[in-house]
Amino acid sequence: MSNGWGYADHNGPEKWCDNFPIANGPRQSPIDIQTSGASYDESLKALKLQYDPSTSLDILNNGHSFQVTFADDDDSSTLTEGPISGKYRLKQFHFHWGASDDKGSEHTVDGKCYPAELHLVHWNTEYPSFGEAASKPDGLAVVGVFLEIGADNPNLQKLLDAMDAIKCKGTQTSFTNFDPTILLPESLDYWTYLGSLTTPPLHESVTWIVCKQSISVSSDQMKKFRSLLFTADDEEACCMVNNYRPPQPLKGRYASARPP
Ligand SMILES: NS(=O)(=O)c1ccc(C(=O)NCCc2c[nH]cn2)cc1
Ligand SMILES: [Zn+2]
Repeated sequence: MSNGWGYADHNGPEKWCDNFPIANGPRQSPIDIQTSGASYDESLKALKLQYDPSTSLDILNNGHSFQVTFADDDDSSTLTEGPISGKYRLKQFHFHWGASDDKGSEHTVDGKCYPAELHLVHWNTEYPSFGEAASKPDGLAVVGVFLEIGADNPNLQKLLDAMDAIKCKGTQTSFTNFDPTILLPESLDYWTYLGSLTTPPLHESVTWIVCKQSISVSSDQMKKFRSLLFTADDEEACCMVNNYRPPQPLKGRYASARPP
């Protein structure tokens, strides 16, 4: 059943518009963040991320990435302040990465790619559920964090150790007591712009919050990401790599940032 979307030539980003015409919409993500074009916005506040590790539930290979899912039936893990108004609840986080260290991020900064990018996905509690919020213009807020090749990052180790249990599409395992705060960079300075989901259904419902500072990952740790499979255990194995959408047309948009 390869008629679903993916990242191969026959079902990848260049083909998504066939089933999801919004792919050519006015506020698609990711984008290339042109730092010289970014504007300072006095009204932007510092990000406030408050996560409760007891809300982490499990880790899943969904055939596109791996994601850690959180209990979102109360306000235990939230994003407030920053560029958003109101309160958004953490639903899940996941990553995008390349087949080699020279690519893999979705957003780029002045044309620079990173080997991977973390996305922490939050939904606006103005709406009754994630599913409801996912298609509203102010429904979601995703915090993006770039991973840069450097020293081994011990804060990734629990994720890497769980990967052996979720090698194939559709596998999942318990992943409790994990605090995603340890994945955040020291500085929460950010760029923000209005965009979309970077995978189908590509809803234009995301306030993007991209951290200026990256976190480290070693080349060896990246090899572990690449040991995951896009495919189920009864299919011909295909390594989970290059699960990123390239930057999309700005169509008059620009990122903004808090004044220094
Ligand atoms: N890469 S990303 O932009 O952070 C991103 C984040 C979340 C999703 C997602 O949740 N897709 C399912 C959408 C849906 C609609 N109704 C119920 N689920 C996709 C991409
Ligand atoms: Zn993502």
